[in-house]
Amino acid sequence: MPDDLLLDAQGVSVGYTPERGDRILAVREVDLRLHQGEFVGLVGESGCGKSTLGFAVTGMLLPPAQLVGGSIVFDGQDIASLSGEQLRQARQGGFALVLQSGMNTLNPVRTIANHFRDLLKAHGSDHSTARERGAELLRTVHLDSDVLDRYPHELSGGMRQRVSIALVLSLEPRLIVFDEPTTALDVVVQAAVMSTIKELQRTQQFTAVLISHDLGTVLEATDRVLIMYAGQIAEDQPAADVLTGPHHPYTEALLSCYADPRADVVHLGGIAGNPPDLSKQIDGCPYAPRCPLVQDICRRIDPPLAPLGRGVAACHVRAPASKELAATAHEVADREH
Ligand SMILES: Nc1ncnc2c1ncn2[C@@H]1O[C@H](COP(=O)(O)OP(=O)(O)OP(=O)(O)O)[C@@H](O)[C@H]1O
Repeated sequence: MPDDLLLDAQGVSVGYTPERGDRILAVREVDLRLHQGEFVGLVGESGCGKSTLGFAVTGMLLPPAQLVGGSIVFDGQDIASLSGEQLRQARQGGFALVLQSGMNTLNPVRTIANHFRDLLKAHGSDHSTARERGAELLRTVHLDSDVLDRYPHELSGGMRQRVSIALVLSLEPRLIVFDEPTTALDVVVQAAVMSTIKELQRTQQFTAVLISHDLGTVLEATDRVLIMYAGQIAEDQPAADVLTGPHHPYTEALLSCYADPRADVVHLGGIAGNPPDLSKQIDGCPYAPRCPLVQDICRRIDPPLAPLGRGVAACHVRAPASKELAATAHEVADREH
């Protein structure tokens, strides 16, 4: 692994096998490489597999989810091969964690000080100084240390989310996946919590992934944005480029769903149709049935990610390399029949 490569996930596929019904292939052969200190956004419509991918690359998948393909190497260690206990140990002081909405994850009958103690104890860390450590971490998320003696219900939503972030930081992870960390908060509190997350990432230099439906928030906070569609990465570009020149038609459609509140006239787009059923086989580009640029080839062959702009995109129409590759594959298929 090159020095600054922290996570190297290749060909990751994750399935959910329900007791009844077909298996849902929620993540489909995704490659994800994260470098030290990078802040990456993961955006896409509800159900496209963002959270599942976040859980997979942090070794936190729980049944009925199952890693059905690919490899996940974190700092040189293959995490798919670790047992539950080994994963728990690896998580302390270096591994990765998913932080979801803290609103519901705190225990209502434990004080915040006890949350710090319980977490450090559960991960085999020295918990005798949990109170001091908790106070210090609360300060980094801009909370007063008197919060330690309060119960979750005595705190506002924004304060609870700040406590959750401080708890995650107590394990000193090198990768944090923030899964919709501000969704349940009002917009003013959302902005304040996001600003704290950005500040912490910048000052502490951990690697971060921000999962969100909200492309605007992601573009503002992150360095690189991955656009996910139907369990795959449709586009991967520097955040600065997504706004000025998206390449994938799906990214363009997502951008059209956001309005600039300062604009004189606001035209809000939408995306007609629905994403494909992930329990079925998908032939061709998964976005083809909704794509305004669709061509014959798109319905036949799933486009690979190909260089486009300063990143990559999976589009036969926009990425000439991908188009050539797909055309060649198509000719070969024709000759064989
Ligand atoms: N426990 C589960 N059992 C069966 N299917 C599941 C389960 N969890 C998720 N799925 C399915 O996996 C797919 C991906 O879900 P996932 O939650 O990863 O998407 P997401 O992009 O994070 O969505 P959202 O933004 O709504 O959280 C969806 O089709 C979902 O219905």
